Parts: sequence; structure tokens; C-alpha cells
Amino acid sequence: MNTTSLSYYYDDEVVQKEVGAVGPVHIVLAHEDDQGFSLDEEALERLLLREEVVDLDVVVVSVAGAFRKGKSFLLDFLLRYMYNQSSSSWMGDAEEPLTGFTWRGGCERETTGIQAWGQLFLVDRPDGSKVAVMLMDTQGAFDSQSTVRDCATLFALSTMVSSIQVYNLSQNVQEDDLQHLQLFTEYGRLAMEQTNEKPFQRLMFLVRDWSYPYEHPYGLEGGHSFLEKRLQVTQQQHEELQTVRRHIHSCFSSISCFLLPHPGLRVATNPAFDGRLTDIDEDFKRELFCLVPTLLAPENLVVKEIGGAKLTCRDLLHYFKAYMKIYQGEELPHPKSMLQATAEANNLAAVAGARALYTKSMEQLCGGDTPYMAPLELSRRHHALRLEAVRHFRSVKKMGGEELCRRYQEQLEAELDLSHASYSKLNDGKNIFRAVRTPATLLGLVFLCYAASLFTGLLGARWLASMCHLLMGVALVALLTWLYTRYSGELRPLGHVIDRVAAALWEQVFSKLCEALRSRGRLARWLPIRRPRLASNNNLKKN
Ligand SMILES: Nc1nc2c(ncn2[C@@H]2O[C@H](COP(=O)(O)OP(=O)(O)OP(=O)(O)O)[C@@H](O)[C@H]2O)c(=O)[nH]1
Ligand SMILES: [Mg+2]
Repeated sequence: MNTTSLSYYYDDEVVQKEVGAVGPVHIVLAHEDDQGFSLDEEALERLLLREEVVDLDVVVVSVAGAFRKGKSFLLDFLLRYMYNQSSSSWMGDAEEPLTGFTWRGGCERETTGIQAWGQLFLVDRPDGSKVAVMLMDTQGAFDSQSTVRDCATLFALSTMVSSIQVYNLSQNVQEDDLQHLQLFTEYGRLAMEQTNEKPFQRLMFLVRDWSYPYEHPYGLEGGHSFLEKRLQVTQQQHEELQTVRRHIHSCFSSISCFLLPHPGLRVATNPAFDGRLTDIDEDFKRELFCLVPTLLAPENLVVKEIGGAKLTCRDLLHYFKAYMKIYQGEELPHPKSMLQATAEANNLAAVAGARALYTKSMEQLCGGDTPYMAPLELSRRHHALRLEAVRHFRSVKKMGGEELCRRYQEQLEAELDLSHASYSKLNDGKNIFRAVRTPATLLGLVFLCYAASLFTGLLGARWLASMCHLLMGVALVALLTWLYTRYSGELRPLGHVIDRVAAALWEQVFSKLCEALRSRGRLARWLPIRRPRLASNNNLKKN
């Protein structure tokens, strides 16, 4: 059924050459294999940087919503209006097939990415200004090939760059329609600079196949009374419902609603239907005749504004590029399906509960106010509390299944091990011997060097004695520096280095020296105890 050129309405040869026969132009391309979207900058530049439009204020009308709900079909009537504005019979001949943006019957999606009509329309407004109008068709949301992130990206992007967003719905405005609108617009708001003003301009809820004209009549008036009721915020409502409504009101400068009747069974079910008016129900045509000028009549056009400033076509190009970059980057969070988000929240809450349980017991056991504890005992208690925390985590009811639960359990275990490491450090800090190990080691070194220098001096090895003196000086300076860093809290990295050198010296030299001497029995009397606490400490560290 589809994209034929509308060139007979159209007499601009330059664009004919550039864009080919005028038709839809893919400005945002959807890539297969989960590769996201990309902007066809050249195509967009060809559209927006044409001499006759580049400095004009721009009006962008976009239609978005779920897939297979007649968006492209509607846009083709918008096109007919734009090409035939001056005529009251803009809808065209009764037998003329509907062409323009590609539309078709069937249950599989048709439009992908974002398409713009390959020509901007110049319109004189009643105030004497001239504007350029761009029509935009978007990929339908919730098809079986798109993720929530894809749907949110396209909806958000089209809302951000349009001045009139038509939210195309079927039969009614359901709560989930409002929730999706909330999610998608929030995703858009996140990518824009924070301002106190409402970030988006005009939103029209377009309810297709409206079946209750006896409650709210077709058209704008019926839509107004219907939407007022739907978006009403009352104190009796659950907070969740109030939040959605407040969010939607806070996002758009103006919100309206139009109720459109069913176009007839031939439109909806006949595979041979090609869009000709004779096959469409009268009610539908009558209401369509009112709807289209509501959006596109010169006096109803809304110029695109960002931060209160009107945008020209040139400006729009820059914003389009900037927004697209943000969505291609990784700094925005990924919107998720309701189940996925709920399941993650459940698991995170269970992790937090289990972590709190562990931390409380560990604080009581070895927190800052408690005395030093044998490291082995600390490690034993950690393992017991870790087990208890994991048991608690698993006992909490959570959505998302075993796979997700296991992922979060691993995260919990890793976090508890990290906590154990920092509790161990805290505990070590309480060990008096550890606290004096650096000065004791350095003093020991000073003493050793002094003794060695005396001894080597007596033997006549003067250069060796000088070396020992030098080493003693270095040890003394290190000791004084260490004392200064501890006293003043300054030069902490230097103090840390001295600590590490002293620890290494202790491990490598002194403890081995003592060990060797003790094993030979020479100093057995002086070094009878190799402190068990220290031994276990070192073992733990090595482990
Ligand atoms: N029930 C119903 N069907 C419609 C209406 N308008 C168009 N259709 C039919 O809906 C089918 C899909 O039309 P499209 O315009 O391709 O729908 P779309 O929303 O653009 O679909 P995607 O591009 O896949 O997102 C066609 O068979 C149309 O004849 C309507 O108001 N009500
Ligand atoms: Mg479509």
C-alpha cells in the first residue's frame, strides 16, 4: 500500500533532486542486534539547513505511542492537510489511496526509528510571522523487538524535539498508559538541563476507536471532559496515582485530548484497504476533519521552544545532535521493565537487611569501643555471622527468580568480606604491639647499627663502621619523621611509607633473626615467647 511520492503537490525542484521524490526520511536509524539508534546527521542537515527554512522558527509535530495503532495512517492525513491547506476539501478525492509515511495492515511493526517528512512546510501565521513545520513519525513502542530502553529513548527523544507531541492510544487512557508516559518523559527530563520550567510543550492524548460517545462525545470537548476526570488528583487517591498525574502535569505546558471514533471494519481488518476515503466511516472522517486543523491550522501551530527561547531550524539541528549523543552515551540509567525493576528493588532491600544484621553484630563484637580481639576468633565469628546474614537474605521473599537472587547473594558475600577486612584492620589497630611496632623496629635498627659500628670500628673496618653510622642516622631520621607525622597528622603518606618499611623490616629481618637465634638457643632466655597473637596475625595476613 505505500510510499508513493507526493510530488504532484510539490513544485520545489531543488529538494526533488536532493531528497529524491519527496517521501519520509529516516533521521534516527534503528540498528539490528541491540545496537541502539544513530542519527543520520546528513539527512537531518539536508532538511533543516535548506536556505529557505534554516533561519525560520520551527514547529515540530510528532506522533508517538504503541505500535500498530494507526500513527503513520494519521500522519498521512496531516500531510494532506499541509499540502492542501487552503482548500476545504484537503482530505482529497474519495477514491485516492492514502500515501506518504508508510503504513500497512497486519500485526508486525512497520515504522522503525524516527522518520521526518522530506520537506518542511512554510506557513504564514496570523501574526505575520513565517514558520517551518516538520512532521515526524516514530517507531511504535512495545513491539516484540524493542527493549524498554529503546521505547523510552525514542519516545523521550521525539518529545524533547517536538513542540506538539500526539500520544496515540487505543480505546481508552489506561493507568499503564499514564505510567509509561511518566517513565518516558522522566527519561527525557533526565537528559535535559535542569530548569524550573516545564520541559515539554504541548501534549495531545489522541484516543482512537473511542466507543463511549454517550459518556464523552467525540472530539476535543469530549476529550477535555474525559481527560479532566482521568488526570484529576484527589486526596482519596493512592499516592502512586497522585504522583503519576502530578508528574504529567509538571512536564507539559499544555495538555489536551481528542476522542476519535473507530474508522470502520474495512480500515481495521480488510487487507486490500488502501486508505481511500470511501472505505472509511463517516464519523471518523468528520472527526478527522476537526482533529487535523486543531493540530496544524496556522493559528494553532506551536513554535518549538527550549528554556523559553524559540528555536530556528538551525538550532533544532544542534539540539537533535546533542540529545542523541546523550542517549548514545552511558551516563543515563537504563529504564527497566516493571518486573525487572521491582525484582531488583526486592533483592537490594534484602541485601541491605542482611548487611545491617551483620554490621550490627560485628559492631557489638569488635566496633571502635571494644577491646582488641584475637584475629582467629574474629575470623571465626565473621564466618558465622556471614552465614547467618546470607540465610536471612535467602529467607526474604523476592521477585526475579533464582538467577537474580544468586547474583545479589554473591554481591552480599563480597560486601561482607570487605567489611570483615576493614573490621580486621580496626582490630589490628587496637593491638598495642602493632601500634609501637614501627618505633620499636626503628629503635632496634638504631641500636643494632650502633653496636655494629662499634664492633666494626674495633676490628678496624672503618668504612664498614661509617656505613653502620650512616644507616643509624637514616633510621634515626625516619624515627623522628614518623613521630612528627603521628603527632601532627601531616605528611601522612610519608608516615605510611615508613610504617610499611618498618613492617617489612620486622617481617624479613628481625623476626627471622630472632627465630634463628632462638632456634639455636642462644637467646632462648631473652626471647622465650614468640607472641602467639602476633604469629596468628601474620598468618592471617598472609592468608
Ligand atoms: N482500529 C483502528 N485501526 C486503524 C486506525 N487507523 C488506522 N488503522 C489501521 O491500523 C493499521 C496500522 O496502521 P499504521 O498507521 O501502519 O500503524 P502504526 O501505528 O504506524 O504502526 P507501526 O508503524 O508498526 O508502529 C492499518 O491497517 C490501518 O488501516 C484506527 O483509528 N483504528
Ligand atoms: Mg507507523
